[in-house]
Amino acid sequence: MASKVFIDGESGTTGLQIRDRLALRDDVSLVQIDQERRKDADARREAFAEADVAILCLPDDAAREAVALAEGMDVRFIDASTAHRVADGWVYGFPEAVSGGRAAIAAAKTVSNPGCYSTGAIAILAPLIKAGLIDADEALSISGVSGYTGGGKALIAEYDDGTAPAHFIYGLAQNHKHLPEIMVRTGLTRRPVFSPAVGNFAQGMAIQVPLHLGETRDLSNLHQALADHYSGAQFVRVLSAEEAGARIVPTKLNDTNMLEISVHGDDRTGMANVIAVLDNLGKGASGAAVQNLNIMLGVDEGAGL
Ligand SMILES: NC(=O)C1=CN([C@@H]2O[C@H](COP(=O)(O)OP(=O)(O)OC[C@H]3O[C@@H](n4cnc5c(N)ncnc54)[C@H](OP(=O)(O)O)[C@@H]3O)[C@@H](O)[C@H]2O)C=CC1
Ligand SMILES: CC(=O)N[C@@H](CCC(=O)OP(=O)(O)O)C(=O)O
Repeated sequence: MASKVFIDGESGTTGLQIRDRLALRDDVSLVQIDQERRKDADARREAFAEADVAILCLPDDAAREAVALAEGMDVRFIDASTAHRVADGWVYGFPEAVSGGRAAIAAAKTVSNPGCYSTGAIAILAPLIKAGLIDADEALSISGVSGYTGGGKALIAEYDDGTAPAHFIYGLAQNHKHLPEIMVRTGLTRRPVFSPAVGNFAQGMAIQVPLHLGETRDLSNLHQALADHYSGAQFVRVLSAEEAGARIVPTKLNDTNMLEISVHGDDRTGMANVIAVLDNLGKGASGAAVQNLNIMLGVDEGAGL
């Protein structure tokens, strides 16, 4: 029998892309509510009662409200918002990066999807910290550039009506909402400096972690630690610098659930830059949610992706 999935926030940026990925599947049937009633608590409560899994594609407060509305019900949750990414009792839905992740996701009642920048940053940092090539208390900086769909309907409207700049840097007060999950899910004990930016393109992103090389690390062992960690991963590829090329293009993996990591730099100058590319709406949101759903349902992890 098909599993029943309710996408709360189905008409938003993330929700629509999840719906598209599930629409053609016959092992999943969508529980849907009338557009006009999409914020109606009774309608949503009925949908939670009917669903096996609810995927929350909502602002944080609405995601917390959704969990409260379904109190006592059997429905399992995947939350795409920031609300539960470091919350007790929630499993972090990044099976490739967090050890024990896949089994924990399969058994979980509540799974929190990673943030988009966090996905790139954690993909780079978690294996390198585990391999002892980055210290947990090292002073790090991380930067990222995202397509404007990362800001949801409100930022999309600014680009659609032409009022947004071609490129802007934000998160200037060093309080970006992804910092807590980046620290908790990698084990970093020192808060990294994080500089996100938005460019005038809809989807796609790149995250950079610049590193000084030294006695314990060089380009080769950084690459090898990442390649070993992700060996056999269906949705994460570690490229050589040559394969990645001289220009890293954030839109390269659009409309896929892939994430690519490459290590660049020069051992002679002692400088490296580790870069992750993904689609903010693919592995950074909707693709990741579908991958987590597949793991929770015990079906092929790549179904619909
Ligand atoms: N966009 C991205 O790249 C990523 C987004 N996320 C996260 O996913 C979540 C959704 O983001 P995104 O899709 O971009 O946002 P959007 O603004 O595009 O969509 C949010 C949707 O939620 C609906 N909504 C708002 N409040 C309620 C409510 N109380 N009850 C029911 N529905 C409600 C909105 O309705 P209305 O149509 O009226 O606006 C809208 O359709 C956010 O928490 C975001 O942080 C995570 C990773 C990446
Ligand atoms: C461009 C842009 O505005 N991006 C969003 C993050 C989008 C995302 O993935 O994160 P969440 O799931 O945490 O919303 C931001 O910086 O707040």
